[in-house]
Amino acid sequence: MPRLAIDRDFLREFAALEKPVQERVEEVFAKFDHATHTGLHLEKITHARDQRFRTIRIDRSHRGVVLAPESGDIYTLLKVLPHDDAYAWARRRTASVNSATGRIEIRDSEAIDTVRPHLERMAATQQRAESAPLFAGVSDADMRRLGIDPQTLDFARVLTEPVQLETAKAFLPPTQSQVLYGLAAGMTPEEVWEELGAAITEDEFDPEDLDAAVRRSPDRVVLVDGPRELLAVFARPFDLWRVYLHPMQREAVEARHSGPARVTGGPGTGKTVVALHRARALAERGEGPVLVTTFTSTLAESLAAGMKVLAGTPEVLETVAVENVDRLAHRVFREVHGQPRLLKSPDERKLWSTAAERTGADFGPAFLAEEWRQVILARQIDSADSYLAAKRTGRGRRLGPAQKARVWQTVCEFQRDLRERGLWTYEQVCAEAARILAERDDKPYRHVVVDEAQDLSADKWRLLRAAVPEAHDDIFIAGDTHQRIYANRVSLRELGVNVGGRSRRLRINYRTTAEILGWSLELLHGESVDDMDGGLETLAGCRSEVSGFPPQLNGFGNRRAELRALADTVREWLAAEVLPGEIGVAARSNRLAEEAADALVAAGVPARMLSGGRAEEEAVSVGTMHRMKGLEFRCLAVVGAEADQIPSAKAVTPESEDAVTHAHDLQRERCLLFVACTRARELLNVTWQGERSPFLPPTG
Ligand SMILES: Nc1ncnc2c1ncn2[C@@H]1O[C@H](COP(=O)(O)OP(=O)(O)OP(=O)(O)O)[C@@H](O)[C@H]1O
Repeated sequence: MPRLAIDRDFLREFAALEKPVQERVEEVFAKFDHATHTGLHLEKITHARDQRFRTIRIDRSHRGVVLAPESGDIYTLLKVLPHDDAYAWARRRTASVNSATGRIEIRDSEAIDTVRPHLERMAATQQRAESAPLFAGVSDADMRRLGIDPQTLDFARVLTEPVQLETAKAFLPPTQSQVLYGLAAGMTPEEVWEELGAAITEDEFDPEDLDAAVRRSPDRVVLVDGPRELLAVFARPFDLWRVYLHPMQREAVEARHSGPARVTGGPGTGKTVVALHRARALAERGEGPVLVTTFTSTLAESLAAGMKVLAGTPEVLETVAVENVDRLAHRVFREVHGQPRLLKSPDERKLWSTAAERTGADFGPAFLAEEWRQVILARQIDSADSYLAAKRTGRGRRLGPAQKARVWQTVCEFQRDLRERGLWTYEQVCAEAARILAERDDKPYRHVVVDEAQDLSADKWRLLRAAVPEAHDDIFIAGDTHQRIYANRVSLRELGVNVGGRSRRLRINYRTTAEILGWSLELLHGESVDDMDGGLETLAGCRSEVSGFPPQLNGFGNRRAELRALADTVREWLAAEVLPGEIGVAARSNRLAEEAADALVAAGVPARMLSGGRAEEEAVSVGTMHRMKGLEFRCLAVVGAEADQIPSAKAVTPESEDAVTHAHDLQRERCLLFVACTRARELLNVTWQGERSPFLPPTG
């Protein structure tokens, strides 16, 4: 029985086809299985470089290009183009099997052969000027081991500059092009091999067997099982993440682990995508309910929307619950104690101040609140003695025994005040919920999948730990500590979440352009960031293979001028047919975000605050940098990137008070800017009034 496979690149182009052509494509290929049986006409192409390419009639003016194997029964739809273009496209190309991965590759052989002599001449001239070939340091044997075949090798040998590789990406076989990229970016052959790792199979494969190669290529080709699945794929042609996963991503999705596991990686590397696929895969195993959770409610909503798109069957959707950790905590708490009365932030400051007055403690409310959260609650300290003995890792200001005793007294006063008034903080609700679940033998979930894990506090981890039994594949974590934007630093191991040896790092950014990513990475240059597991995290090798425009940086004399320019920029984007919902505006403070939203509305641009609920298609989303976490926009403007907003003085402990916390706070502010800037997919615009933030790299 013939089967149809759809090439990833085609799906992206499908979205751009005119509606009637799209409909014809659906009709033609919906009949594909029985039509091929009864002689669906696949026409051979004269003068083709590769005889395995065929065309198929779509309508009077369009033809589809299909790769038809000599043996086997999988037909891969590669292109739909106007008649002559379809033939021209197919004649130039060849299909092959990558010798390292066994996966299918398509290349524009004619372009490679045409361009190569030009580059060769250029290289000869440059060699006279004594500049080395780009891959002078990589042996032929290493190239071959990495799957570079003779045609690509000949081509690579005449390259002298990385930019030539950029141009060649359009015609080289994609995996080989990625390998060359990695090598040109300074990765060693071993590092590139490691990156290919997940794609390398132990099996012997036949370089002529395209059918098997297609089956081995889930990152590039999706096999559809009939008209229903075909229509489902065509219905969401932009959501490539639903059907094609990078081998590293797929490995993370499918792996079986004896305990907790995690996936890390820089911004936009598909951690959320992996988390969602993983949740589906776990649900399909049928071992019990799956909880997908994260820090903010905004992100939980976007995860829920993603899950709906991905789920496939109602059973999966029913098995997977999506809610942010605070909501889970409140739900569990409510079931036992009813609705908690929550302490509001301004009241908390007052309570700390009065408690400190009563005990004569010479500490500010901010310090006391942090000491309570980061040390006492985080370590579940419940007596003066254990507080005296406790390590205060991450808290810079040293406290002598007398000072500690005073802090402890103040904390007891504060907690008594809370009890007397029947008030709870979020942390206490969470801790109580964790206690309730820890005592239950019947856990509400079998698996928990956590996204944006870097920001969860110790009490939230305890709650999640208590929500699932300790078993294989109990907890799956996705996160990037370079994107930590709250003060929670935890050691997973100490919290009973041991991921030792079960961690994978993703490196390819699918969201943003190389220009925006490269510039954003500079924001964190030289920062050393922990990995929540006793080591250091790295963003080495994080890269994007899409190029575009560099970020635009502009300073203004005052806010009015800056916001006027913002409105102009957003209008330009809209005029270029970017939809309002594809545009984001980020600011450090809520106040500035509101000002920006007002300025846009006043200029006739539909805009709404992200804090007001879910993003909408017909309005530009404006929000604080904190709200931007986990989201993405085609075009993003960061406003107020000036010295007195970023870092925000309010969020940074004075160095004189506590040097370590000061350094942590500064790093968090940097990370916040990094998170905001890496939300941009195509265009990033950063503006400020007066003096620019010291964190901004020099050029745009
Ligand atoms: N295999 C893939 N194919 C196509 N697109 C992908 C793939 N994986 C991820 N993407 C796309 O890349 C973008 C970033 O993915 P995702 O949000 O999962 O990354 P992330 O690592 O969680 O990002 P961040 O940490 O910055 O929030 C999304 O638009 C997603 O659809």
